[in-house]
Amino acid sequence: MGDMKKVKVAVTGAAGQIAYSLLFRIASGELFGLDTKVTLNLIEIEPAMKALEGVAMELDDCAFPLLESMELSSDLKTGFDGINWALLIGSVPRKAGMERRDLLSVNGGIFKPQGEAIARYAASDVRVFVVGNPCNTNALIARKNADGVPEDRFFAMTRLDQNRAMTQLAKKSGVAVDNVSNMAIWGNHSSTQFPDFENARIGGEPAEKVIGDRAWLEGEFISTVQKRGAAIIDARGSSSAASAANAIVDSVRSIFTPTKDGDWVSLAVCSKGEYGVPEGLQFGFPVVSDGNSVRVVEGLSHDDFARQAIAKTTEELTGERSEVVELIS
Ligand SMILES: NC(=O)C1=CN([C@@H]2O[C@H](COP(=O)(O)OP(=O)(O)OC[C@H]3O[C@@H](n4cnc5c(N)ncnc54)[C@H](O)[C@@H]3O)[C@@H](O)[C@H]2O)C=CC1
Ligand SMILES: O=C([O-])CC(=O)C(=O)O
Repeated sequence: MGDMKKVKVAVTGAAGQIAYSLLFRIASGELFGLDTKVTLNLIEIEPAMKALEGVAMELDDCAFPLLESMELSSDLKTGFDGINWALLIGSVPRKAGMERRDLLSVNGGIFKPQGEAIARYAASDVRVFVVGNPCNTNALIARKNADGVPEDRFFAMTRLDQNRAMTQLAKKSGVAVDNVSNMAIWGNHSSTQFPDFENARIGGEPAEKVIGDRAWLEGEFISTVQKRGAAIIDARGSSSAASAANAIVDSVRSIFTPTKDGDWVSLAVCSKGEYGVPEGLQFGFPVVSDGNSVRVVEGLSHDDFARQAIAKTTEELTGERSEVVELIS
């Protein structure tokens, strides 16, 4: 066991429902691999510390060989001390009838102090993955307040949308989901996102050709993916948790694992102006990883329909950014 690696991971919202599905998968080795010992820094707000102790007791009771230690805290200095990854989940989820953007004023204030604390206390290789909604703009707030941490270390989650879209295409075409590839989610993790069926592939062929029903792709497909979070809230009475945790595992692995040749994954990253998206927006793009860093896939084509859809989600993110100017300047 001499050459075991080590990783120190902070998780905020650690007593919440997503974390309850996620932490056990991290501690078992599923996220970082069976050659990596994990330290978990579990961060919660004071009123949830007792519940968090219960979660930690359950983690103890799993006797996970790879879980080296846990630190429970409501203090950001302790929570982010020396961490290599920050998984920022903690925030308030939306209720029926709300858009994710309605959470901006409630949740925006959480991410400024967290960005500052990450810059001060985290390890120099820290990467920050934001899940708490509205996740794109929360990631922007954290990034803008994390002086000295390179902007390409910040990510927001559009992977759940990618996974949802892949399953819809697989079901419609009657194939197993692993035949679907090249599924890009453009823009915001919101009801304006554009699940890009034009560049998606099924069994290596253009999805549009395989499905042969452009009206379904433009209509029901897109709206099912855009509104899936709301449909889950409606059915379950609370927002997606296990599927969100699963998408966190997929996303984080996709950042440090080289992407399969010819494919890409969806992540919201800091725009450098690719595809005309304003620089600095935290924008959902198709990306590839070399195992160390990710870059946006360039050169994909879009017809007028796609261009309009991308313009709409860009406009929404630009609007969200202007709502939080006081937190990012
Ligand atoms: N990006 C995505 O695809 C998805 C994002 N989400 C978002 O993830 C967030 C968490 O969802 P759930 O776990 O279901 O909510 P939850 O309410 O079950 O848990 C959130 C936890 O965060 C804690 N918290 C609140 N403020 C905090 C702070 N400042 N520091 C640390 N912890 C804090 C709360 O005490 C609570 O335990 C929500 O904003 C939800 O909308 C959910 C699903 C998918
Ligand atoms: O819809 C919500 O509020 C939770 C979420 O982000 C999702 O399920 O995609």
